[in-house]
Amino acid sequence: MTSPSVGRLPGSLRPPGAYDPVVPAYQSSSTIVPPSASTMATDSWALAVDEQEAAAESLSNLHLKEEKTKPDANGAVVKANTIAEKTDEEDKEDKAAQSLLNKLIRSNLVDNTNQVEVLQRDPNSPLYSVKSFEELRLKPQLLQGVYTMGFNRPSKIQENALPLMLAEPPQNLIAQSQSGTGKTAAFVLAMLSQVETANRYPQCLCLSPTYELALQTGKVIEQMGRYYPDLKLAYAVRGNKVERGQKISEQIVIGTPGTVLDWCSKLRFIDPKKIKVFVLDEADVMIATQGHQDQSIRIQRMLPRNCQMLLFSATFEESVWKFAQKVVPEPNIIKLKREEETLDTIKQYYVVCNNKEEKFQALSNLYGAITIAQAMIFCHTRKTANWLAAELSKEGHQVALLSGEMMVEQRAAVIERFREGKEKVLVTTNVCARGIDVEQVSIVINFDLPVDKDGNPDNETYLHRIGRTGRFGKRGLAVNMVDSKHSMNILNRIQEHFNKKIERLDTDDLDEIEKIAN
Ligand SMILES: Nc1ncnc2c1ncn2[C@@H]1O[C@H](COP(=O)(O)OP(=O)(O)OP(=O)(O)O)[C@@H](O)[C@H]1O
Repeated sequence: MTSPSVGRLPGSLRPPGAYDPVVPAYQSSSTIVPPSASTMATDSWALAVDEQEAAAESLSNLHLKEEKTKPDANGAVVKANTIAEKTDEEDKEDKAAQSLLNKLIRSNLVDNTNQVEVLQRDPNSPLYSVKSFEELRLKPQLLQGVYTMGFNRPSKIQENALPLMLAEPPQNLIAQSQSGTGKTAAFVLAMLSQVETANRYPQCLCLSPTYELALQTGKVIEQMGRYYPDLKLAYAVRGNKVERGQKISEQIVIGTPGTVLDWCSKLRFIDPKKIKVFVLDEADVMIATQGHQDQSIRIQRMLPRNCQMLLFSATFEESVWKFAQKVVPEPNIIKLKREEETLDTIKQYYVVCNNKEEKFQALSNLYGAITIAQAMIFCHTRKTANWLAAELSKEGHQVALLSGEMMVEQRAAVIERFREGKEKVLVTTNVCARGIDVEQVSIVINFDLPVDKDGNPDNETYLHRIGRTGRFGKRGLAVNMVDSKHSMNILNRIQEHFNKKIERLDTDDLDEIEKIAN
């Protein structure tokens, strides 16, 4: 057996702020800021929370477009529009942050019972799918790497994607399936199956939308490639300096489009003609960032015709599809539909209150009457979330708070602690909790109903917060707090949208509350 070598990156090509491989990423990212130091929102999620909060304030005061001063990330006072439209740029960065958060908190494959759709470029060639990694005849050191990662059999998407990707000659592929279904592992396996470690030049090139996401993929390459002697990985990300005139000897390069483009063209650190596998990961996040699309296409144009092109995306709207077709010629296409969330197994209630104090009282009554193993509570603004978390703590609850001022890595750590049961209540704002799943939660409380930035019901968020994939048949409980005519109207519209009755609950009546738990 050979000793692991990829964990040791050569000094100049370590990512900026590179870490010792044994330290978990969320403790080591160079962007991490201790909670006490991070009083100002510096990431896009935090900004989004600020905006949501600002929008809520201005909606309730009807002071639309009011100008207000607030300090910027450096403490300087700048003018800001309180209901500033979320810029496209921030929206996009949100996607990258959400994707990173998902990766950091995920420990397992996401189950999916849907059928995989495969569109082969050559419809006459037989359709292969594999049920085991042995069938793929991988190099022994790669198979060993796969097993060491604890993978016993290919995931649903891997069953179909791997035979295509490892075919002779290797095929091009566009693949779409939700986050967590095994796409990264699949393309890492494809890269590693083609890499020749004796050749000291880049042979595989992987584009990621951000530096942090590139690091996550790099970790998978390190783990799966641990039994390759002399395999080296370089990070083409901003801030990673290579001396001019040098060539890169690492066999795999992973990076963001701008830097990769520089390395391939202007700086000539990489000879693109020698690339055998080109991967474009997170295409949906990628195209959301200005410039990435063009840069990716320019990189792709420099690659040889016989280079294998692979593109992956969690979603597949028209814009992603158009981009995919530009980057991947003659593709095979694989799609796996998302498992549908349903409200069928959820009991939904609403409670009528006058203000946040009454809502808190209603919550306390709920806690007094029924046993709540773990609860998630959603608030519209950071201010309410902070207040509520403090009130709950005063009552002796162990509370976790996901707040907009936290960096993604800190959020991941909070979610992890909650998952482990160290805290029993998670209080969060809409923006912070977007896209997260905590399966063991027995009750979801909408302390504020989910609304979009125009104040309309956000049905999708409602479904995602309380919906469960029906097949587990898990029963859940959702309680919505209504505190005005406006929020009653929102509730009614949500009810109509899903065509599911939301029952009124009187939280002053303990007997009535007890009944809902049965
Ligand atoms: N065949 C497998 N068997 C068991 N676990 C797997 C398998 N393939 C991947 N995993 C694990 O499942 C999780 C999700 O896999 P992966 O990161 O490859 O998914 P993904 O679709 O790329 O997600 P994302 O789009 O968020 O990157 C990871 O923890 C990974 O180690």
